Amino acid sequence: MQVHKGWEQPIIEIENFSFSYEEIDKQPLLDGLDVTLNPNEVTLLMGASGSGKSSLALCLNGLYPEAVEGISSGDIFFLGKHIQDCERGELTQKIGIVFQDPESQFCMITVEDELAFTLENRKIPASEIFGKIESVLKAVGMQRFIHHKIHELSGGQKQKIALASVLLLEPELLILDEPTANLDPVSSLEFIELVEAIQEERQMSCLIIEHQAEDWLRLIERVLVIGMDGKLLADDAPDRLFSEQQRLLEQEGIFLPEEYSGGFEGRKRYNQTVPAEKTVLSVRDLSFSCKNQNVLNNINIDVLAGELIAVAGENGAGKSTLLQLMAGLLEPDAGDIFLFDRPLKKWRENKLRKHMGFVFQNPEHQFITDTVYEELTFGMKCNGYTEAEMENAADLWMGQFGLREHRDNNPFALSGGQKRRLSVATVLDVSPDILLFDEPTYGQDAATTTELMDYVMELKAMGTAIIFVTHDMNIVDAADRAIILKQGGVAFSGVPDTLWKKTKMLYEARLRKPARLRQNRRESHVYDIIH
Ligand SMILES: Nc1ncnc2c1ncn2[C@@H]1O[C@H](COP(=O)(O)OP(=O)(O)OP(=O)(O)O)[C@@H](O)[C@H]1O
Ligand SMILES: Nc1ncnc2c1ncn2[C@@H]1O[C@H](COP(=O)(O)OP(=O)(O)OP(=O)(O)O)[C@@H](O)[C@H]1O
Repeated sequence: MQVHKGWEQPIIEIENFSFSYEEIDKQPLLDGLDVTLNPNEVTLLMGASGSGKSSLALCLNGLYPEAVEGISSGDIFFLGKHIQDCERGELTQKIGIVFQDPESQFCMITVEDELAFTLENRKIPASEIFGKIESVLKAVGMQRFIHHKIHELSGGQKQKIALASVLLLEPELLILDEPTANLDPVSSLEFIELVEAIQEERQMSCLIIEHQAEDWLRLIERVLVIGMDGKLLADDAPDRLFSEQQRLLEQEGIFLPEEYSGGFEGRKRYNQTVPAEKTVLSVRDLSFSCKNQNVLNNINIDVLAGELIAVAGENGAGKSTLLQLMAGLLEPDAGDIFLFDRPLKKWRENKLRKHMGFVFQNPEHQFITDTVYEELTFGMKCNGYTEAEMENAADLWMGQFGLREHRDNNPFALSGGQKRRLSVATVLDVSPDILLFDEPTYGQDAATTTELMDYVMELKAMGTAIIFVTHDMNIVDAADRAIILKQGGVAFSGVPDTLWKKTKMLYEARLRKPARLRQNRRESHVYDIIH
């Protein structure tokens, strides 16, 4: 049932709307949707990875089907006006989207220029521009980055700038597509508090696309669920949906918020094997700086065979940089990294890649071919697989990670979660000795997170050392060892159970406890973490 607020003009009316990327006669991606979004209402949009959530967002602000070879039928109205009759600029300003991949929405080089560009497009007088930029950067906690180059920011920092830029549009409808995926746990809560405050102040509508709903619960008034068949499966108040429709959500592979699911105790089951006493990778006295900024200082880590290490820490702490140094993609300023007692720089590139797999934070940085199949088999080809072996192995991966029907699609045209799964699958084939993953589980639904973790744990049981950079404290909880970076140094290295007892240190590193240990299950304010 639909939940309506009063009799005001709806912001959005979607009537019998269908959308497909291809004309061929198969099930449309979005199939006969009827939905109304009301003024000043916060709605959560859920659905399995690939169900069409981001595509719907892009249809709402008129970018699709025009910008792709898509076809649609039915109608969408914005404040009573058919979106086909709206000026493009009008829709993109009034319906502001923070994209899943923030990099895709920047046009300028520096933070200040990017934000000024948004304001100039809105014809804001030059005398007001600086003041508005300063205040929005303050709101997202990024004032000191005003003169920074965007491509030099960390993933989470980029996400905050993308939000700042969209807020400057002062939209009627704010769409946030997995906005906290790259944020550290405290920044994520702060971001949600910020959205709540802005929503209350400006009384705008928000449509939030998220796989994990728990921290948003106090804001959201309504949840929409799109099924894998493209139909609207539910449109209900959160409490009723999460208590009464659990089977439906589980069947669709959707995460239940922890207070409805009975907690994440089950995550502990992921990790049941003990690492071997054999060092695979050693980091010795490692330091690295970039453009006069000291990014990492004097890091020492030994990684054992079959060990799962989770590296966590605040946005910009140096996690991705550390991983890239470990993979030999960056050169340290000081110190050494050894793979099996041999310095990384002495390894030949092709040999090194056989022993080590690396998955980037942004999967798009990794894709080098034009189809999912070629991407999966690229490494196999280099390793001399026959065509039949490649077919078999690729089919197995595509089946395991829900990519079979995308075999011949371009990797860049996959959904966010599918891209991530493809980038992970490409390094799993050769069973290397060490796997380095930069946030492997972000953007995944419940079903694919479990599959991915189960697979990683199988590799671990066979002796592969695994290092995850992650903001997901439930994943840190499943690791043998947690390494916490703070301002470029190791603030903690030890078993997660010891880490969870260090409340002050956790907060200073902008982390929080995993769901199973939160006293207040609905701990969703930064205040709750400190107290
Ligand atoms: N530009 C495109 N061209 C062709 N197919 C596309 C394109 N963009 C997305 N798709 C396909 O449409 C489907 C839905 O993608 P979409 O990004 O809307 O899903 P989603 O629900 O947001 O997923 P996720 O939770 O993984 O981000 C996917 O199967 C994807 O492969
Ligand atoms: N190419 C670059 N040039 C200059 N500074 C950079 C560059 N790449 C990263 N940095 C800076 O180095 C610091 C560490 O960045 P890194 O990406 O390693 O952080 P992170 O811990 O992975 O962050 P996040 O959780 O946001 O992904 C950040 O302050 C970032 O601004």
